[in-house]
Amino acid sequence: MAETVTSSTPPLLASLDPLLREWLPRQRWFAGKGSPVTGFATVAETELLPSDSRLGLHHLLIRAEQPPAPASAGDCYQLLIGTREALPPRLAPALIGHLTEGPLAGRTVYDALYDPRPAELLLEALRTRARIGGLFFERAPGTEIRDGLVARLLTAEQSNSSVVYGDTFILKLLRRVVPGVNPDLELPLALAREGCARVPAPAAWLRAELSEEPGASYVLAVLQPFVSGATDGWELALRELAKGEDFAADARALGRATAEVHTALARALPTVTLGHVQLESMVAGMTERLTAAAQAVPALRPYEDGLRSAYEALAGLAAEGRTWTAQRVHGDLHLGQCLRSPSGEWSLIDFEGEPARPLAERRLPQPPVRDIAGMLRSFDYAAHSVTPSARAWAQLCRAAYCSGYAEITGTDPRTDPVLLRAYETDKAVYEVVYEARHRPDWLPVPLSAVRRLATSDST
Ligand SMILES: Nc1ncnc2c1ncn2[C@@H]1O[C@H](COP(=O)(O)OP(=O)(O)O)[C@@H](O)[C@H]1O
Ligand SMILES: O=P(O)(O)O[C@H]1O[C@H](CO)[C@@H](O[C@H]2O[C@H](CO)[C@@H](O)[C@H](O)[C@H]2O)[C@H](O)[C@H]1O
Repeated sequence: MAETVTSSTPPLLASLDPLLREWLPRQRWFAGKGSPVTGFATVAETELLPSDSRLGLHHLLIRAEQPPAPASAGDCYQLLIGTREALPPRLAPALIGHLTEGPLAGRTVYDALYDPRPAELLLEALRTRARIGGLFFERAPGTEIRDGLVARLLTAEQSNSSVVYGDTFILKLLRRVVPGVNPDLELPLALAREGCARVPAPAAWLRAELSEEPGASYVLAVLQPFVSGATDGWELALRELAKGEDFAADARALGRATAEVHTALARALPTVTLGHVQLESMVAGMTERLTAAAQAVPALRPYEDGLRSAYEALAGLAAEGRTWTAQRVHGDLHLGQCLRSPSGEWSLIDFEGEPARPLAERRLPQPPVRDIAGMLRSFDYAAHSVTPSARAWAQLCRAAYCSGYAEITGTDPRTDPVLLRAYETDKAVYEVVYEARHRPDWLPVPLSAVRRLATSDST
């Protein structure tokens, strides 16, 4: 691939339209579940390998039309589309369909991230700092990327898609993209500048600048060092639960790791004091989310008043003059976002925040307890997914995690129970909606927490 080339814009999307309408809603990372896709609008179409070659490759940014929203207001998705005469059997899971019309009639279309060759082209473009049309492949100063690394797609359930190269790098290709500064790149870069080793430092990234949207920049993918041989906290916790063993030592280490990341973020980026006015708007946000969630998930309705009392208690403290410090946080911290290396070191990943929330909201400074609440909810999830009676296990983790956090920051989150309950409630409400939408079988897990939180027994 040349360093700088001008893209042609072949009208691939027109012939793909009927195939994508059927394929896109079936993808785990598709955010618009529950409403049909009736069409698409092209945001950008970039040819990476010519369509008439053995392997054609197109990068697409498309908006999905989901009535009543028109395509122009739809979510924007990133696709890497391959075309071939026929798919080899190993690529069968990547099949999108067969083109029957247009200049490419007869060719097979597939999700090219499954295919090592196109995935390796992306790495090569990052390595050589290529620019192709509006796509900018950028590499961090001083970072070396060896050529010839072999690509494999991760098949785990994800909100995005990730490709591992050798055992050296992992590229996360964001699926639903929005213009603006993406915290999944912004925060790890800021942490790397602070010398915080708890987060793999971005090695390279892909950005798009579109002539149709002057000034707007989309972060499309981020390359990081791969923590080889790592196990995520969720898997480890389930393993310990299955063996009937506690997870306290790891939970304590995780508390320390979280505190180190928070401390570095507070040094790297602005912090603010939240007083009465800011708290009021924060509590209003929590209340609105609760109202919307109860509207969407009827099982939440009996607990609505009880949950609202958690927010009212927080507003009450603010009215008495209490203030809190807010800073940039992870925003969606749970056990699955924590990786333990074979040497026992914890890393935190995935700083995107809750994907469904608007970008501007995800980048607001927040009390660090927001992340702590996320992890506490995660211990509860792990315990509940093995047996609803494993609460003692979750409580041990909870205590150990908070103590570990206090060892680094000097402040134990449990000393601010009203704030903690409000954030745990907000998280549990988010989880109720998330599970209702994505994994209805899991709904009882956050609902059991909702029952406790509604009666102020947050432990
Ligand atoms: N630096 C890394 N080293 C090793 N594995 C990683 C790394 N980053 C991510 N992973 C693996 O990829 C998975 C998905 O990454 P994540 O950033 O959480 O993506 P998503 O936003 O799609 O959920 C993680 O659960 C983890 O297993
Ligand atoms: O990792 P993502 O950014 O995709 O986060 C989303 O999916 C998570 C599930 O995969 C979801 O997390 C919830 O389930 C976890 C167990 O699978 C549990 O550990 C978490 O505590 C619970 O919130 C997350 O909320 C969602 O944003």
